Amino acid sequence: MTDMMIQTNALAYTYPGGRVIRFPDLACRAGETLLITGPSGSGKTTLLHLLAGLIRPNEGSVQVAGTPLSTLGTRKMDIFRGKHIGIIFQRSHFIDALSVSDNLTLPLQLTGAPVDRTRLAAVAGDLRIGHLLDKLPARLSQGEQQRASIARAVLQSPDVILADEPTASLDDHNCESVARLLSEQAARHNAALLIVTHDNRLTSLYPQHIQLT
Ligand SMILES: Nc1ncnc2c1ncn2[C@@H]1O[C@H](COP(=O)(O)OP(=O)(O)OP(=O)(O)O)[C@@H](O)[C@H]1O
Repeated sequence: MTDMMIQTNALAYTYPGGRVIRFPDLACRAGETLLITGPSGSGKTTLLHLLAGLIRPNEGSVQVAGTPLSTLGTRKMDIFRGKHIGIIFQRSHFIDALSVSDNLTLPLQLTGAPVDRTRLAAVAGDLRIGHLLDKLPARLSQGEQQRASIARAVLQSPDVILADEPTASLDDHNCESVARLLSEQAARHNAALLIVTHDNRLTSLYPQHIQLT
């Protein structure tokens, strides 16, 4: 039994008509945070999508909680992602017409997993959005939306939390608070936390760091 939650081996990806993007190997254990930085266009978002199994590599492999993602077909990948991987996208992608609560539980409902209302309330309380669950997402401040994105990502107690530029649009105070909330949530769920960022404020907070070129 290993506590290695995610690792990659010789990953490469090519967009149609594009150059081959090669990624350094990475590994992250339960309870650890790994920062992935690199200049614009270096492939940070692409790497995050590979780690989440949203796109498939042309070469190399990704293993999450002991499972090589290449062994999962599309439907199984969706179910696996719902159970094991929490994603905080750069933009929240909330559905405007649904309440915050329905937005948070939508990923569970799509994969047929039961919704645990007690857990939803606990996670929302943790992230200080408990009083906002019945509101529409557009009524939330940016900081509140960011916390709601984190709540959505951790609702299933994932093994791996992937965050794409979670602090880019936040002021210093909110940046630190979101970083703290992410770390707290990762620790609480004993998850590996991977943050893709070009936010220099984060590099001083997290010692483990991989740079794309
Ligand atoms: N859908 C796509 N089709 C073709 N090329 C793409 C596509 N998405 C990204 N690319 C190219 O792949 C490379 C990596 O893009 P990616 O978005 O992963 O970089 P990034 O490091 O996240 O950049 P940024 O910091 O600007 O968000 C870039 O050269 C980009 O132009």
